[in-house]
Amino acid sequence: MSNTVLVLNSGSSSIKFGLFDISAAEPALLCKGLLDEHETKPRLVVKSPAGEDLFEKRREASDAASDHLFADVLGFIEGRFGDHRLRAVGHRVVHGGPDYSAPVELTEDVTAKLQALTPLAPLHQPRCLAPVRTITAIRPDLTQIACFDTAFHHGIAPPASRFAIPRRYEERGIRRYGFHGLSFEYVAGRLARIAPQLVAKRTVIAHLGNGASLCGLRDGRSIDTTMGLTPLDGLVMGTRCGRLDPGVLLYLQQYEKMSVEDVQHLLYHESGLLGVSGIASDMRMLLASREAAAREAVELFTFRAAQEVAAMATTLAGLDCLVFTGGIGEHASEIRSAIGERLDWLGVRIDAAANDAARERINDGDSAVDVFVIPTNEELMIARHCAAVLRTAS
Ligand SMILES: Nc1ncnc2c1ncn2[C@@H]1O[C@H](COP(=O)(O)OP(=O)(O)O)[C@@H](O)[C@H]1O
Ligand SMILES: CC(=O)OP(=O)(O)O
Ligand SMILES: [Mg+2]
Repeated sequence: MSNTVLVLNSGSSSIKFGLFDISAAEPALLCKGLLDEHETKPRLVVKSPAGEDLFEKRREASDAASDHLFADVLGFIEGRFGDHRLRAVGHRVVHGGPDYSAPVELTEDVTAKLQALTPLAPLHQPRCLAPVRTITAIRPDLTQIACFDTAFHHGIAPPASRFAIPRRYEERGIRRYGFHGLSFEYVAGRLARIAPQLVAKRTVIAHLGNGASLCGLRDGRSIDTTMGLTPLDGLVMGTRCGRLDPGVLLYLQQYEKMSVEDVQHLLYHESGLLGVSGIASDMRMLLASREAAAREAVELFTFRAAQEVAAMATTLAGLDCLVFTGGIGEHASEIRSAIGERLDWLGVRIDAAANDAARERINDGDSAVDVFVIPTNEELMIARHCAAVLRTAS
């Protein structure tokens, strides 16, 4: 009987999952799926590794719709893969705070500590932890493991980790944590296989999805990143503002008389591509739109992404390698080329045909910088971490 791990990846715009056989050294995907809460009837879709439909279920919209869908996932797995032993559920948890720099088993106590970090990731932390409680209620015997978006960045040191506010706040944990760490860790591992000669070089990985951030790497380790204490900092995102003059927050509270909750909602849910375009947070829709405001939102996205790559090149003292990943980074060739053009002065030259075909390597022969498109796989990274935790425990 082979062992499996169910992985849940709760992002800001989607909940993805995968079931992995962890019997061999490298986890093997058995099925994958999506919990889509945005439709009028929340929907569970399960597919084979090759993308064939295996199962679909719709639920009436209600507060507990997601809970029922998680129960449906477990039910499907037990029916279809009943001859395998489900050893654990691995969760992507966005914030690990100062205490967690490695995957950890989710006891009642650990879950409560992670719940307390909600103000530092209000869009994500509750979405990451809700399935933990649902699964505990259905299967209290099942081991659950948290894998953190912050963990890969734990080694980031001052000055990159430091904010220019009084030191006493740093002592209380107010510093740059960084996110998308599971994605960066996976992509850095892939890059090391594709181009091992680049591992020691100055690399920036651009994770451009609904949330977006950059990671500067040296020797495969994160030394700087654009997100900070919270996943609001850095790049322009689907509905998040990214780097913003902190005076704007004071102005909104003092003169527009907005409450803390109003400001939080504005910055997490109403800003970014959605706020600037007034049309959509979804890059596909903006690229398809003829409206000037859509073009302007896309221009701000690429302008700011290029600015932040240049800032990251200062941390790294140069740039040898640039990698695009995430929904936008993997699929939007026009976004990659617009960012590349703005970085021409840093030696970035993207080959149009390779870029349009989304080949693995997309730089041209004259480029001083190696440029890649590497699809991320946060679910596989979580499965690897869970397999390692279970091996150590047994
Ligand atoms: N073919 C495409 N062209 C442009 N953008 C795309 C394409 N496919 C996906 N995207 C964009 O990727 C973003 C979602 O990225 P993803 O990494 O899946 O998000 P999440 O943060 O929820 O994991 C959306 O803005 C979506 O429009
Ligand atoms: C941390 C973060 O922004 O995640 P996502 O891109 O999944 O929203
Ligand atoms: Mg994501």
